Amino acid sequence: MSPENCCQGVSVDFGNPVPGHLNSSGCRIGYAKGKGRGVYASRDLSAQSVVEISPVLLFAAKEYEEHGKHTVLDHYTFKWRDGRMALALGLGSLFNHSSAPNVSYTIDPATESIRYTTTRRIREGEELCIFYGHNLWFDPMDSEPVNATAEETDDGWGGLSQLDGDEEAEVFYEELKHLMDGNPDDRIPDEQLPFTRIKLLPDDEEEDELSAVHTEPAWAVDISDPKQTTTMLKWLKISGLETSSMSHLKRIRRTDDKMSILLTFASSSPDPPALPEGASLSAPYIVQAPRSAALTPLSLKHKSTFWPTVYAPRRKGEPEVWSRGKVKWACEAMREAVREARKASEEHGELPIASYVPVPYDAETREATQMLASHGAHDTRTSTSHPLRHSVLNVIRAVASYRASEGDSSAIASELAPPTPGLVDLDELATPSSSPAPPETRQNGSHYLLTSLTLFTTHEPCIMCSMALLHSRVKEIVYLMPMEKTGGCGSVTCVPKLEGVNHRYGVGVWRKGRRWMEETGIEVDEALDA
Ligand SMILES: C[S@@+](CC[C@H](N)C(=O)[O-])C[C@H]1O[C@@H](n2cnc3c(N)ncnc32)[C@H](O)[C@@H]1O
Repeated sequence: MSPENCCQGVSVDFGNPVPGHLNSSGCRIGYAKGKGRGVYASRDLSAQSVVEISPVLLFAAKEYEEHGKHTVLDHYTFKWRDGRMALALGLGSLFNHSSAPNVSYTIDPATESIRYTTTRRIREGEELCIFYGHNLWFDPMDSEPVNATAEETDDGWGGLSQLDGDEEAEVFYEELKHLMDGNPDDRIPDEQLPFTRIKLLPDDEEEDELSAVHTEPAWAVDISDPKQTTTMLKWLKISGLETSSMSHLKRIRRTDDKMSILLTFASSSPDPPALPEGASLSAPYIVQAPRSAALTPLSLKHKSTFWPTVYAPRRKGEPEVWSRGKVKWACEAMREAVREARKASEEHGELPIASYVPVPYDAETREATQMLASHGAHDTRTSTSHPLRHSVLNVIRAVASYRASEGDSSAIASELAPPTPGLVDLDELATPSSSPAPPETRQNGSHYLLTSLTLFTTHEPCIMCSMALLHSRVKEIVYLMPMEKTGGCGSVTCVPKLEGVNHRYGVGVWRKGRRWMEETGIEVDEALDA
């Protein structure tokens, strides 16, 4: 009898009776050959579906040691966080083990329960398995593949709906072929790029508004004797008051009746700065100084009414022109990120989120960065039980280690090692996709940042990762899927656009990202921090 045969009260598989189950989230109990009972999908389930919340029964460690351990319970119990032993009620105890699980679980001590969530799309009839760990007390058997039914083989769509995720990813890649085929030096207009760019700086018109001038308090001092100006400027250079954040401001302000010198921003020196001994100067006072250079002549006029400002007509962050060759490079990099995300979920039971930093497209950047190997990393929160192992942080760490190392691959591996040995496969955490460069071409420890590099990622980074990207000094990122409830690069907020940040990185959003994501089965719960 096939596993599909299931009546209302009792289902019978391979001759063994198993109880029916009223679980409305798409699970049924079935008989898993060689494993006893197991949990099966009673319909197609999408990735990130919560399929079961099981309350647990807790046993004191002593009680378990003396009694439970010597009974059949020993096949079902596991260690709770506080040292007690737990038995999952409901379906929880019936999930069998797989080394490539399709369900992950989280323990909720507050409600003494366990929540089971699918890590990828699951077809009707497929067994739902969790990962028990590396020390098994039985000889594990792998899940049997789901057989295609007659209807599945002819879907009326030329088989398109039956493509597995890899093939579907290829279909989307193929759709981009028209952009990639041709002279690699052709210039591709912005509106034809496979992604749209988020505007980080205000429009020229906005910049021209007086009300758009952002200022912050700064210390200034009046100079009564113009002869003191040169001495004061020399002193300022060695005083430690000058910072790079003042580079868009002139030091001296001349008005009809006096001359003043800008000392420093009040954020760097909350108290009035000490002045050189013997100088006959008045006490420092606060002025409002513009936060950025003037981009237009009108804005120069507005900003200079506060404090003389530098005119920088070439807009910082002005989008660069992309060639056809570079577009192909981006499509390939995004395809790698998608592949890594699918691998994460299908082979490792992790969330299907991944990031990829390719070798730079142009020769000058490759030369300058000595970044000669691409790096990919997926989310490893599940296997490490570590809340910060997001794919973006993992890949930043991988690239930083690569660039900081002196060609010693073991240094990279040890930097990436999780706190508890054995929890993460290092090869999976960060996989250089091309063979390591010879030692003489590897970086020398000074370039551990992601300066000048582009990072491709499947999901919009959360606010924490968006901030980490800022610290990493990455040049730009491109993501497939906006995360409307959690994203820090355009959805909830846009970290590189915030006032006062000391680095801005470009942000691109893939035009057909959502479709690509859904078809390849790497969508995640919209409330998740990616
Ligand atoms: C928590 S129970 C799972 C439900 C169990 N199959 C049942 O019928 O009650 C754990 C037991 O299931 C069996 N089991 C789980 N995963 C297995 C696998 N991959 N291969 C073989 N046996 C498995 C082992 O006997 C193990 O002790």
